[in-house]
This record gives sequence, structure tokens and C-alpha cells, in this order.
Amino acid sequence: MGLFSEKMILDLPQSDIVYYPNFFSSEKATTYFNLLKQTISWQQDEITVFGKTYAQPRLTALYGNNGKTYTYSNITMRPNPYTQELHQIKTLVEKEIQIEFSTCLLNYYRDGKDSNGWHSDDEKELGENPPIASISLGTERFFHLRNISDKTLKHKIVLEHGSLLVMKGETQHHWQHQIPKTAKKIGERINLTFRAIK
Ligand SMILES: O=C(O)CCC(=O)C(=O)O
Ligand SMILES: [Fe+2]
Repeated sequence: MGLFSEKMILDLPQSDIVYYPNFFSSEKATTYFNLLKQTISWQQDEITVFGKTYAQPRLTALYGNNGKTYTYSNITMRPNPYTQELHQIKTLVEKEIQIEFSTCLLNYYRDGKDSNGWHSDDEKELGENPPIASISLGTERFFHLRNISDKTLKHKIVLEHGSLLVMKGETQHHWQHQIPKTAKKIGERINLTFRAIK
């Protein structure tokens, strides 16, 4: 952590994205993975896209230190109060990047069929240039980025066990991201995205 945390700046236009591959040691990340898998109130919501209803292809949960709800893809989530581990992780992230967050949206990808489609984290409750801090635990997955006005401008990185990815500034105005499905037989992954809801 801190001075010893290796960091990589993604060299993409119209973005401010930094990747910390070893934010947590592998042992610490495994401990958090196991605790969060057991203690978080995972739910599977239904989403409606063009009038058709589908089960979301992953489990999610919302935690927060204020009562502010989070609405995306027509789902309004109400925050649970922070668990001890989740609050601990939030504090470590805030200290490293010097940004404060209120809310954590968690994603649990059970296997390679679970995914998260193309989107920007641009919900109005996040404000103008939202900072998003994303922790990855468990099986590594590809994270794809594509520029909104020039869709030929693309990038992908692997989100490793114990890593932290920070997107801020104008990133969400110009880029979309996704976690694609994979046909490979792979294990589970937990992702934590810290956000500031005003
Ligand atoms: O699972 C991830 O790494 C990305 C999650 C994400 O983009 C989101 O929850 O908005
Ligand atoms: Fe996102």
C-alpha cells in the first residue's frame, strides 16, 4: 500500500485511469474474497431492456454510509449499512487515492457466463466527473474499454486478484467499459466499485 503500491497509468486519450496490480497481497485478497462471499447480501435483479425482462447475469449488492439510493438500468438499489470488512477496504482505498466514497456497488460473477455489458458509470447521482474505485478479488477477468465517439479506439486489461482500478476525471464521458462473458471454464470473481453519491 501507499509508497510501495505499484501503479500503472493507462495511456488512453480523454481518460484518467490508473491500475494498481497488487493493491492487496494475494493472501489478503483471498481472505477478503471468502469473507465477502459469505457476508454480503447478494441479490439477483431483473433488468428490462427494450421491453424484455431478463435476470441480470451476475449477483449484486449495495452498501453505503448514507441512505442515498443508486439507480441504473431501471433498478433502484437501497444501501445496506457497511459491514466491517467492506468499511475497512473503503478506508484503505480512500487513503491510497485521497478520494472519499459513500457507496459500494458489489458484483459477484459466478462463472464465465456472468458478465457486465457495455456502459459508462454516468448516473446523475454520481455527479459531473465521477471517481470510481474498483477492487477485484478472485478469478481474473478481462476489462474492455471503448471510446464512445471513436469505437475503433479500444483497450483491454486483465483485472487481477487483489488489484485496484481507478477511473476519474472525464473518463465516463468518453469511454464505456464491460466485463465480457468467456466460454472458458473459470472460477468466481467479486468486484467492489466505490462511488460517491451526492
Ligand atoms: O466487474 C467489474 O470490474 C466492473 C463493474 C462495473 O463496471 C460496474 O459495476 O459498474
Ligand atoms: Fe461500471
